[in-house]
Amino acid sequence: MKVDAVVYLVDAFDKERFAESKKELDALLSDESLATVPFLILGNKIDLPYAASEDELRYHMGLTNFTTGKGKVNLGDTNVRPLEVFMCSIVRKMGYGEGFRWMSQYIK
Ligand SMILES: Nc1nc2c(ncn2[C@@H]2O[C@H](COP(=O)(O)OP(=O)(O)OP(=O)(O)O)[C@@H](O)[C@H]2O)c(=O)[nH]1
Repeated sequence: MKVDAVVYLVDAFDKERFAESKKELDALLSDESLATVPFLILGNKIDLPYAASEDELRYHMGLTNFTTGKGKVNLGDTNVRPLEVFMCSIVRKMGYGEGFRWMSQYIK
C-alpha cells in the first residue's frame, strides 16, 4: 500500500495526553515505510481558551527544530521529510485548510 501523506491530529486541549500522543507519533515517524512521507501535524481545539499554543505543542511533541517550514519550501533535492505543525479548530472550520494546502505541495 502506498501512503501519500500522514495527517496526525492532536487534541491541543488535552495536555495530560501529550506524552501518549508523542509516543504514537514517534512510532509513525520511525516507521521505515513512512520515511519519506510528508507529515502534517494538526493541533486541534484552539477555540478552547486553555488549549496549547503552537510552540507548546511543538515542544511537547518533540518537534522543535524538526519542522521543515511553512509556505513553499522546496525539499525536492534533499532527503528531508516534510513535516509541519498547524493549529486548527475543526468545529470552527479553521486552520486545517492551510495545513492541507501546505501538505499538497509535497504530494506527487
Ligand atoms: N471545542 C472543540 N471541540 C472539538 C473540536 N473538534 C472536535 N471537538 C469535539 O471533541 C469531541 C470528540 O472528541 P475527542 O475526545 O477529541 O475524540 P477522540 O479523539 O475520538 O477520543 P479520544 O481518543 O478519547 O481523545 C466531540 O465532542 C467534538 O465535538 C474543536 O475544534 N473544538
